[in-house]
Amino acid sequence: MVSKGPVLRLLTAINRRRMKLLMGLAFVAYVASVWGNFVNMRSLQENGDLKVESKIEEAVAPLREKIKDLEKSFTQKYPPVKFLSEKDRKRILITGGAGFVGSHLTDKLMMDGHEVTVVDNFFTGRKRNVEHWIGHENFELINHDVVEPLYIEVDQIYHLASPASPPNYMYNPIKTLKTNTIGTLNMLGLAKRVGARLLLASTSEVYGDPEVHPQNEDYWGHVNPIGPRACYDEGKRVAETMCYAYMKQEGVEVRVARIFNTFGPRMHMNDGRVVSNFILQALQGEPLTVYGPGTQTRAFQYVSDLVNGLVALMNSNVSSPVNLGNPEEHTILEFAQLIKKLVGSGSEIQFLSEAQDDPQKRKPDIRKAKLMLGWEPVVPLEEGLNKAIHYFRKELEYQANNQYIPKPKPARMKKGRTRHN
Ligand SMILES: O=c1ccn([C@@H]2O[C@H](COP(=O)(O)OP(=O)(O)O[C@H]3OC[C@@H](O)[C@H](O)[C@H]3O)[C@@H](O)[C@H]2O)c(=O)[nH]1
Repeated sequence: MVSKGPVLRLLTAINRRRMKLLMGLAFVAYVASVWGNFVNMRSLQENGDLKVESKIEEAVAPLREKIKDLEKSFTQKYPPVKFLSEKDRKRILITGGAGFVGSHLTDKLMMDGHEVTVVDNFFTGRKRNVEHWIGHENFELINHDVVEPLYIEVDQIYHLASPASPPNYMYNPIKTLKTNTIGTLNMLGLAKRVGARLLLASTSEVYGDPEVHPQNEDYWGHVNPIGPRACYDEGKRVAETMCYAYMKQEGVEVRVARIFNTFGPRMHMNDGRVVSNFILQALQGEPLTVYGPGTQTRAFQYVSDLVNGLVALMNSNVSSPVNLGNPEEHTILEFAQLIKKLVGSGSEIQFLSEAQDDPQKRKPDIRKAKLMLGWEPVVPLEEGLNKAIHYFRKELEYQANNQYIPKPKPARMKKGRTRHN
């Protein structure tokens, strides 16, 4: 047996220590490389994760918005409505309640806390105008033509049903006459049966092409009974006559509002009245069509002013006719220029032939409404026009998305057979 000498033992001890050191270093290098790879992979993974996450976020964001909208539509389904006690809450019928003025009146009466029944045949009215109330416990929408009788229990009737724009009421003059005569008789009959108060939406057109300026309620008017506007003018005149016959003979409580030119959101794109025509033409860069030389005058009120006036009149004790309008008078040419300016449009102004029997001057005398109702318009013309311009801009976008852009309708009488009779 060979025994290890002291030198050999020393060398072995040194080698062992070196080995240990080497192994220690190798271990540290291994740990460092594993850590390095780990860190590297993590940052690669994080980068990838971030990309994937941002892609997912991109896809999900619109869905999230949709869910929010849906949640909102469930939680805030209806505009806020006041609570009215049984004693103060009225059952109110609005004929033509899905139309331009009718739908704004519906909004006001609903928000005031009343029970509102809208009756409309959707000739010029649209479900869209009142869809935000559908399903509300205080609201009812009935597809019905006032030319047929109606049997419901109500306390007040706002009788607005009738086409109001010249191209619309001239489209089917017989239907316009039936609506304003038979329709009004039916509503007065209903008012008599259930003891309701009826407000007739009459018009400044009862003054015809006036020879008195401005027009006050005592003026009897200057109407051509056989002209193209007669179906509306005379229809409304006889509707007023019917109201006072029912008042005198049957004791029905009546209110008569003579409504002057009114404009605002929810006018139909195809309405054909001057405000919607000019705004749509200006927005689309088309010529603004002025009928005649544009020297005829009108005074325009914003729809919210009219609605306040209608409600004030209904709840007053004034049974004689009351003018509701804004007395700020302009020529139609001035009006075209103002709309062009407000829209910022480069449209030309085009002069077309004059419309037959077009009233040359119109401006309401509203002293009676001020005195008896404490009412007067408060919305300045430009402010109202800007709201209407905003509305029509949105409507054009909406129609463009639906691939349909109606052209403003000219005020010409339609010949031949029509759909509504
Ligand atoms: O594109 C158009 C449209 C109309 N006009 C003119 O602008 C004036 C106003 O015409 P509108 O069609 O808006 O309304 P009108 O004043 O003739 O009738 C209105 O009167 C009061 C309401 O009861 C009714 O809403 C409606 O009958 C008229 O002189 C008409 O000839 C144009 O110059 N260009």
